[in-house]
Amino acid sequence: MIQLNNIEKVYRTDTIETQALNNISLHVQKGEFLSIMGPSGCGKSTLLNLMGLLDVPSKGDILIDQQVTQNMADTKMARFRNSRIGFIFQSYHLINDLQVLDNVELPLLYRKSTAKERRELATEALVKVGLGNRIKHFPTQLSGGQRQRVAIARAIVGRPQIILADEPTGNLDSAMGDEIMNILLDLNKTDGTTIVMVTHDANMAERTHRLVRLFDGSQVQ
Ligand SMILES: Nc1ncnc2c1ncn2[C@@H]1O[C@H](COP(=O)(O)OP(=O)(O)OP(=O)(O)O)[C@@H](O)[C@H]1O
Repeated sequence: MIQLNNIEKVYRTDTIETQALNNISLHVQKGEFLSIMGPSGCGKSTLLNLMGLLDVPSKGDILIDQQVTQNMADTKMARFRNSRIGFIFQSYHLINDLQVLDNVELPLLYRKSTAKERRELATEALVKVGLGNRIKHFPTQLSGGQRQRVAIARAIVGRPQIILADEPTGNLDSAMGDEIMNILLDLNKTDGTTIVMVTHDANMAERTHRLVRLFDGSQVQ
């Protein structure tokens, strides 16, 4: 589903070069739930951003669903990303001025769907994460765990085959973190969604199929 071949990522500024990833080769199978762990600055978010086509590698190939991605034009890449990949971030990245339902509808605005279809799909996604009774709330009126559930609804509303989650439980207490983890496990098991999750929490990683450890930009396990 996601194939990385000999990936390197170097960030360059005027004065400094940072080798963020060094010769990473990794194959995430369809339906797999993979976690990525490692100390701060080891390249976890960089790796996730590359898998999500939010950034490009300095060297190496990335194939998603067997399609080579590096030479795709920007608009094709954006469409490809929007149709296949959902993102979840540690700090939710919701728009506070929009009601919950409107936040969840956002990814559908780039697709050919009617307002009614968008509303139905967003409501369905919110019901799935247990927030069918909060659709008219604003994000600031919700708890952290509820906000993350809205973010999950937004990630799944377009029915992506892949979910990339960057420390999705990092801002939550353990009970709320468990709730979020249960939703992700259920999506993986019931819908077969392929999930890659960055986490600092060994207990969360233990509940996934496989763990990849990074250290200083290299894979150590
Ligand atoms: N846009 C950027 N420009 C320059 N250097 C960057 C950039 N983004 C990340 N880096 C550097 O690349 C390395 C890897 O960063 P990355 O954010 O991938 O680490 P991480 O493992 O996700 O860290 P954390 O657990 O603290 O979030 C770090 O040394 C970081 O300083």
